[in-house]
Amino acid sequence: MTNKYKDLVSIEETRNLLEKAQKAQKELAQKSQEEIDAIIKVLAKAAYSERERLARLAVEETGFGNVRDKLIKNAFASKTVADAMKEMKTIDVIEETDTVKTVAVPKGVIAGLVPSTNPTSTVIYKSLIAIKSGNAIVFSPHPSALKCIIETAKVLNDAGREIGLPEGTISVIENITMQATDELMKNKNTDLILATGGSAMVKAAYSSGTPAIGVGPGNGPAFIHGSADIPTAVRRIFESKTFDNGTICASEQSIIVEKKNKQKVKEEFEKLNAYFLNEEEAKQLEKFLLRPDGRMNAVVVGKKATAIAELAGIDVPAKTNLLLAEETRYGGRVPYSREILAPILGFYTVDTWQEALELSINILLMEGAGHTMSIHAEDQKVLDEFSLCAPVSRLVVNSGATFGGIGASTDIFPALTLGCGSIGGSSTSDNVSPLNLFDTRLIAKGTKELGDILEEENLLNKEFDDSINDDKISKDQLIDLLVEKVLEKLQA
Ligand SMILES: CC(=O)SCCNC(=O)CCNC(=O)[C@H](O)C(C)(C)COP(=O)(O)OP(=O)(O)OC[C@H]1O[C@@H](n2cnc3c(N)ncnc32)[C@H](O)[C@@H]1OP(=O)(O)O
Repeated sequence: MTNKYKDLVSIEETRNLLEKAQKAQKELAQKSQEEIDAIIKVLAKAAYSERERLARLAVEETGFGNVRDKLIKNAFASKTVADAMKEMKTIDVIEETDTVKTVAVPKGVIAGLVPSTNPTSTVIYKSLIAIKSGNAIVFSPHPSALKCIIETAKVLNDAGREIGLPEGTISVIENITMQATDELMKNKNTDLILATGGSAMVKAAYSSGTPAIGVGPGNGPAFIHGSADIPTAVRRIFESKTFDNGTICASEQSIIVEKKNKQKVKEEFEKLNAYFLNEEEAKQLEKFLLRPDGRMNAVVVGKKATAIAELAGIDVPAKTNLLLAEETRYGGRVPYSREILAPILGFYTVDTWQEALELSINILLMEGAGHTMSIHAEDQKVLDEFSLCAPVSRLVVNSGATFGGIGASTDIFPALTLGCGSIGGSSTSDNVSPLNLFDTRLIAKGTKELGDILEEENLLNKEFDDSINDDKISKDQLIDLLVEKVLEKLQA
């Protein structure tokens, strides 16, 4: 098929799927909360029972991660997500007081962009949260995970058919091209884009003119403070960073330790078969981490540590399962400070925890702002300072960032799409849940006449006006303040 013809076919397919999805959504919107919940239960059960087969397909097709952990991700995306949504009210009237009734209004048709790193689990998770709020979803699959994504949607659709899920509620663009994804994002039948993937894709989603929830790059730092139980902290980071060979974007990319604890931390990592690269080896590996255009390199993503070492021509013991490189710098051209999604960690040493905080902020502002970082500490003052200053939407405390960020080891919503807030270029900082996938219609009864409002609220009261004026700062003060802010920005 010529490229041009392929593009046309894929655009046509996308338009058809969107039309079907729109019809299906209208039918779905007629269902009650009980009926929707029954559908979710059946879909989650079907995906859960196929968790291993789907995990195998994903690993075989993408070459990323490993079957055991992809199986766990599928179980998490089905069972854990369904359990967490069980009590959520998402259909029709979801709240009611004497004067205000809140009605949930589904977004409609959602465009789901799926990354190659978590393909099957993302399809399960996005389908469940979309349907829980009465939406249909059309998936744009990453081309290198096409088959396993189609198969996951088939498992869900086969199960859904048995319980009255309207045909077309879940679909996948099978002839995927960039033009099809573009069409999906811009088509008038798409009501919301749920974009998980690379920053270019997320940017394209936000520029499409359709409302979007996008997730930018992650892989933040982990700080181990002296007040932490160091062996436990190291074990947690190790388990988190090696899970599915590092493919979860909430996982750590660097560790920061104080000089006085460095030796102890290194020893604990070595006990777990982590390998510290020497300077020469670190430089050798560095060449494989980023592509010439500065994006992360798929050749190392989700691979085993030994395979990565072999690729870079580095001799490591056969049982090695994590590679660490000492680093002092950070920046776009410093691979160990960048998002890599592999069992590789940068290792930074600082003198004080205040320096660790400053370094964490700098790394995150360079890449990963608004995503996730972790801290291992018992000292409340240190925890408080990080809570107030770290530019992240999730600060995971005394837990691996992977499991903490996605809500597996913490009490936040279990999600595989993690909002990064304004600082990360996202429209939400939430762990995306069904609550992000409906609008609300407020049915509000009038309770006051204009006369009552003026009287009760004192809106014409002179004294009140004066008090506002008192608070005002002068024009000169305002200019001084602005100049100060601009200078601060320029110095930074
Ligand atoms: C909670 C979480 O853990 S979510 C984690 C999500 N994060 C990520 O996926 C990180 C960002 N991803 C990436 O950087 C890359 O996808 C990698 C490194 C993982 C894999 O890289 P690669 O396999 O080389 O694939 P890459 O993403 O570059 O895409 C390959 C091609 O498919 C295209 N493509 C990707 N997604 C789509 C899509 N949805 N529709 C159509 N085309 C697509 C790309 O445009 C690219 O085309 P090109 O070769 O013409 O430029």
